[in-house]
Amino acid sequence: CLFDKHSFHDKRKRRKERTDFVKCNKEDELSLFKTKLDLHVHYEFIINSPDHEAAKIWIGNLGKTATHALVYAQLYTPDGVCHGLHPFIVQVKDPKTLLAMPGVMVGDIGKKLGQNGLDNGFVLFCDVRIPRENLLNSTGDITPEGLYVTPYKDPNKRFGASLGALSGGRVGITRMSVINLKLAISIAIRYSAARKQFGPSEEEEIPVLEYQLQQWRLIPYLAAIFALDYFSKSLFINFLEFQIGLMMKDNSDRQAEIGREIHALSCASKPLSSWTAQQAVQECREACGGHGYLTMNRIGDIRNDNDPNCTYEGDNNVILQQTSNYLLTWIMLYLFSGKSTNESPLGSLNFLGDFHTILSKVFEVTVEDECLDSSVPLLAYKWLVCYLLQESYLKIQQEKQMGKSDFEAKNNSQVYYCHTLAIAYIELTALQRFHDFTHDSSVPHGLQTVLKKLCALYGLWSLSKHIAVLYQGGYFCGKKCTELIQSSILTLCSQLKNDAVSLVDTIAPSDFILNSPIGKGDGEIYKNLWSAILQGKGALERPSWWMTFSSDKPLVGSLRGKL
Ligand SMILES: CCCCCCCCCCCCCCCC(=O)SCCNC(=O)CCNC(=O)[C@H](O)C(C)(C)COP(=O)(O)OP(=O)(O)OC[C@H]1O[C@@H](n2cnc3c(N)ncnc32)[C@H](O)[C@@H]1OP(=O)(O)O
Ligand SMILES: Cc1cc2nc3c(=O)[nH]c(=O)nc-3n(C[C@H](O)[C@H](O)[C@H](O)COP(=O)(O)OP(=O)(O)OC[C@H]3O[C@@H](n4cnc5c(N)ncnc54)[C@H](O)[C@@H]3O)c2cc1C
Repeated sequence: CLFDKHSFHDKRKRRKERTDFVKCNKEDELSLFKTKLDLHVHYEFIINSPDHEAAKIWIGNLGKTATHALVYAQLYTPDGVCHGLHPFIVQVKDPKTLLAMPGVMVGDIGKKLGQNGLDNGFVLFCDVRIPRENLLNSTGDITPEGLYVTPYKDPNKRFGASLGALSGGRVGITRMSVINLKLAISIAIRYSAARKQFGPSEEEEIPVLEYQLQQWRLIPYLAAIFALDYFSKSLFINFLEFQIGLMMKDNSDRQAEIGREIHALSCASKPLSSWTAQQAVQECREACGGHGYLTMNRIGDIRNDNDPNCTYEGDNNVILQQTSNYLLTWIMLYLFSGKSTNESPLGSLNFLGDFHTILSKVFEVTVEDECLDSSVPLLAYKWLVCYLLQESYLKIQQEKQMGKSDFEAKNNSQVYYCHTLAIAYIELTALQRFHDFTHDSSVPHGLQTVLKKLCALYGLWSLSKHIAVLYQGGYFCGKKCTELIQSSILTLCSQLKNDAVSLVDTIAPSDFILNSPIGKGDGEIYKNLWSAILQGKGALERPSWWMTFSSDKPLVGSLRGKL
């Protein structure tokens, strides 16, 4: 599918010259897709890209395989009015020959850091005609008489609905990243349980997973797998509910609200999940020592394949701003305008009804035993989100009072404010859902103990990255608070250590799919590695250049210039 990002630019230009995207795109990829779709008297659209800077690149499958593209482009009617971004189906290649259609210049952009099983392409159009019916018309249409019609009164709402398709991708990527997390952690924990290094005595060596440091580096990511796996599945179900509403043509306010909440959640769940996987994969690479760097053990591939999850379907840092915008709208609508708070359809904002009460709370835990339950980080997260929401709002107001435009005020309030707010909100939502699940009586008792520990560890470990803000806002006071969080994390890591391999066995794919000698389920790391090394192509052969290297070596000085 192909997105016309220039349409975002045009929209931004129309809306008070917000030009950050224009700058970025001009500097980087050939992404200014200045395509225009004019309505012709024969009820066709004509599609054009004025110059090479207008080429749209990166489109998945387009380079070699795809014959049709979904093009998001500006829709112009014959009266010269631009109706904004709309999706059109455009044939780009002949399905029988795979040659480009007349007027279409299409090709492959070349090798990438990963995901090379997919041919990302570029495309330019020159007077390409497409029938009127190729406009996907759920948010706006052209009548046979050439008039533009849309069920949306507010063009912004139509734009938002048109972008709604991106939420599905972001929900999908949230799950794809969890899968990468599972792959990497399965390899690293199985390896760490089998790899022995050093020991308490000369005679005895112990598995590296016995070391507190190795546990602290890996087991929180194991906990993150269970939390994010549950959360991403629940988000997918929310998304399905939303899609069913769309298919049933549900025009209710609730349906629109679900769309907005899913947009806010998915714009932060993709960053949370892809960044967690990115950091975990690197930690796993190092946790496997030198063998983690051997291509056959797969961690490098997982790292490269996960990496674009942070970028496509919207760069993580950019789309997090959509989430904080959503939260800031809430604070303006319901808190400072004095309207009574309402509940959000998916429940992620419900706690904000107690905004003021939550903000008046402080950390009250005094002993470690109390701290080993996920309700402790959950309470702290609620406070954290309320605090960051209040501070982000005040920061933006302060910027405006200093004479900054809306555009500048928002940009200058990202670091330490809106950006952290969006991350804290999604961590809270993921934790809340996993907490509710692990504390539900329907979960078998035998599983509940270990699941509750995983949930508490995920919550405390995630929260530990926000300790500075907890002190800054007065939720924490004195060194005891941090000591309790830290010692609880270590206790939970140590308690979960003996279950780690069994937990991995429940989430790892088959050995054939994992395809990593040091990550195989039998734990025979050296046997498997040895066998894979010996089967390596040419492992025991001498090199083709052996003669030059050993016997036909040039004599010292023989290569000196003769002149
Ligand atoms: C589960 C299914 C399985 C599928 C399984 C898939 C697997 C997954 C495979 C992955 C494979 C990857 C393949 C890579 C494929 C590409 O990468 S495709 C290219 C994707 N491109 C992007 O994501 C571009 C990212 N950029 C953007 O989305 C826009 O620039 C931004 C970030 C929304 C900002 O635009 P802007 O002009 O500043 O718009 P803004 O004023 O913020 O928004 C306008 C209004 O629309 C609303 N809005 C914007 N987006 C939305 C939305 N999505 N929903 C609702 N409302 C929205 C805003 O909230 C705002 O509303 P109001 O506040 O005005 O009420
Ligand atoms: C493997 C892969 C597959 C892809 N497939 C497709 C596809 O099928 N279809 C398609 O249309 N596109 C596709 N893309 C493109 C992808 O959607 C874009 O790369 C992505 O949306 C980011 O946009 P950009 O590259 O223009 O980055 P830019 O927007 O140029 O970002 C560059 C940097 O600037 C920062 N930045 C930008 N704006 C702001 C801001 N307002 N505030 C703060 N910082 C900012 C970003 O954080 C980022 O670090 C693909 C990309 C990849 C890597």
